[in-house]
Amino acid sequence: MHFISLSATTSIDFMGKLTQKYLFLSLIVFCLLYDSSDSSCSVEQLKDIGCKWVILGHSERRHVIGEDDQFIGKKAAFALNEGLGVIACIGELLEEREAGKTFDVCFQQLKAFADVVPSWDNIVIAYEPVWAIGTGKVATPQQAQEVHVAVRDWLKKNVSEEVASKTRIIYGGSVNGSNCGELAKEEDIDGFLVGGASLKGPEFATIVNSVTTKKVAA
Ligand SMILES: O=C(CO)COP(=O)(O)O
Repeated sequence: MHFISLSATTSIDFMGKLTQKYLFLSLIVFCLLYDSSDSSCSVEQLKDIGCKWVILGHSERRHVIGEDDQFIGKKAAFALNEGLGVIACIGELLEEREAGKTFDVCFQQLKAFADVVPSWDNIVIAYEPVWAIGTGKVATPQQAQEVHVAVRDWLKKNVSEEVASKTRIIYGGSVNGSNCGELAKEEDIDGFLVGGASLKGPEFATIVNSVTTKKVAA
């Protein structure tokens, strides 16, 4: 049985690297809740309700449910082969950051996807430092940008230059209406994966506009 877990998260991302002029904004709202519970449903059920994207490797699946890199990679390959897009989450725990292991952890999680996915066309990478998710403690723009650049560089060296430039890398973890503007200014932050703030209409609109404004200004 293959299960893809759903999240209540909302994702905003856009293409900027490929066509600087063309603005693409997508809003993905997943209908089922209980991200950290074991409520899962099959790919067939997801497609049946019109779902186009799944979030895989979210920290709650990794650290609460106990899914490992290889299992998450297999789910990603399965979802892609079934025609779903994948938001591939990576990110370090606080103790891993403090031990200077942020890049190692992210690259290892990334490799588990890269080893098995048939193509990168329908993958968005979400960098979500675990210590920033739902804590109100957002990564600084510099901290996030540093990891996003490293991820792009990893893709360049280990997958291809084309995939590195085309793949959208979005940031998640306590993004809100006040911090989105500075984060969105960073060159390699292509959008956001938003949890709590997506439930607040006007604030969510501010986050959407922060990415839109960035590219319009560019
Ligand atoms: O987990 C998240 C998105 O998947 C982020 O949640 P918050 O925006 O509430 O920190």
